[in-house]
Amino acid sequence: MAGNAPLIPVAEALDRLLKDVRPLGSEEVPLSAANGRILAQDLASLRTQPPFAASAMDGYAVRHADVSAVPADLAIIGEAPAGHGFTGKVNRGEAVRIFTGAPVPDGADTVVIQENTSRDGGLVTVQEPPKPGANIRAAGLDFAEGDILLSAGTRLDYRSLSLAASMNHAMLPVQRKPLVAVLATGDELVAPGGNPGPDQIIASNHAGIAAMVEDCGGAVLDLGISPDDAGIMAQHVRRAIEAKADVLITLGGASVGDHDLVQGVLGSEGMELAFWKIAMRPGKPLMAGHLGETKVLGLPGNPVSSIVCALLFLKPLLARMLNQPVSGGQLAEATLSAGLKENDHRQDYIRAMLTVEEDGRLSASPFQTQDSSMLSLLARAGALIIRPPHAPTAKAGDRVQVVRL
Ligand SMILES: Nc1nc2c(c(=O)[nH]1)N[C@H]1C(S)=C(S)[C@@H](COP(=O)(O)OP(=O)(O)OC[C@H]3O[C@@H](n4cnc5c(N)ncnc54)[C@H](O)[C@@H]3O)O[C@H]1N2
Ligand code: MOO
Repeated sequence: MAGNAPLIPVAEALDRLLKDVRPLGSEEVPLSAANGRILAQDLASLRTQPPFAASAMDGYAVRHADVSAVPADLAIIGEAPAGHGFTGKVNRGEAVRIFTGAPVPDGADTVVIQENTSRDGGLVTVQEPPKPGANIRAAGLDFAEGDILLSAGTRLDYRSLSLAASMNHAMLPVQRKPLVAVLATGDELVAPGGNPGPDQIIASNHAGIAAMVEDCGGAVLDLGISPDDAGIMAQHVRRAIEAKADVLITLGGASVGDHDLVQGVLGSEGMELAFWKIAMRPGKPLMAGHLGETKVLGLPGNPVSSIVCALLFLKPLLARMLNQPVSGGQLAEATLSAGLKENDHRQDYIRAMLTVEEDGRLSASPFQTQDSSMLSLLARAGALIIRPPHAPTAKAGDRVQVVRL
């Protein structure tokens, strides 16, 4: 692709990236490993809950007819703790001592809480008249066997996992995690915690991109940092392919400089280029392609550019692979608190503070400096203001679209 080819609009690039991406397959995992995973099939209950009419309180299982007029004396004929139902039948003038969660014995239709009774040996006196059927949970109150209670696509969390457990599923079908290989490139980079030489900096992009991959439901294969050496870089790329990575992310070296080797290396490894250079700021040098089954996203090296590109392209890619909707869920409207100059041909993503006004509306205050190396501003920003290509001058009070962070 020629260096001076027209830049591709953001929406078109996203369409081209996603057009042939299908959800990955599924796998079975134990409940204990399913938190945060995406359910791959509708889940039907294997049992009815509660499976029997159960007492909701500690007290006495009685026949309502015996206690509609109080005080009423009843003979205690047995006990029903949770897990051990009373096997006999409650007849006229009788009661069974019962505890929360125990099956209600045959013949009884009401549970009187113990606070409303007094006891003398084998005799209980009911002091307050209960409502018919009081304190009994009917069989199937929660759900019945065969009910579909969780649908495919649900992101499993503490609530859905409790429910799945109650439905008696020990293993759950979940979408396979996309494996995302992440490779930083550049002689100037040293891993966090290292000792950079005088011309070196700390590699920061890895940390953020890996966190985003995990937040999206992917797994990270950390390929570390490659120097600007085509041979070594190629070895790293082969590791990703051998590991059958679903996605290979390269960081840096995506632009046009003499040491920007990434595209050349990927090309000689067999990558088919889908597109390169997007009409956006930051993030212009974004590159996409595929190496066999592995999707390749070449993110620009500037830290903010790489994160903005990952938000706009990597997140939707992983969502599609996980059978999740590729939605603009993070999009919102906000009122500008300061003017913005007219825009050129690149769609801008402007870091801004986001505040909620008294009327509940959002207000976006753009930072004066927007250099794409400045992570401190990205960390403080609550949103990115989207400025479409050729947007006219905007003034304070205008409504704009933002990506919430
Ligand atoms: N003549 C041109 N020069 C540049 C252009 C252009 O169109 N023509 N585009 C600029 C834009 S926009 C960007 S963005 C950068 C992207 O360049 P690369 O993707 O080739 O990235 P590098 O040159 O390798 O690095 C840029 C910058 O980012 C730092 N970096 C790289 N990797 C990391 C990392 N993992 N963690 C932290 N920082 C990283 C690197 O040290 C550089 O400072 O190109 C412009 N140039
Ligand atoms: O992506 Mo480049 O930083 O537009 O700064």
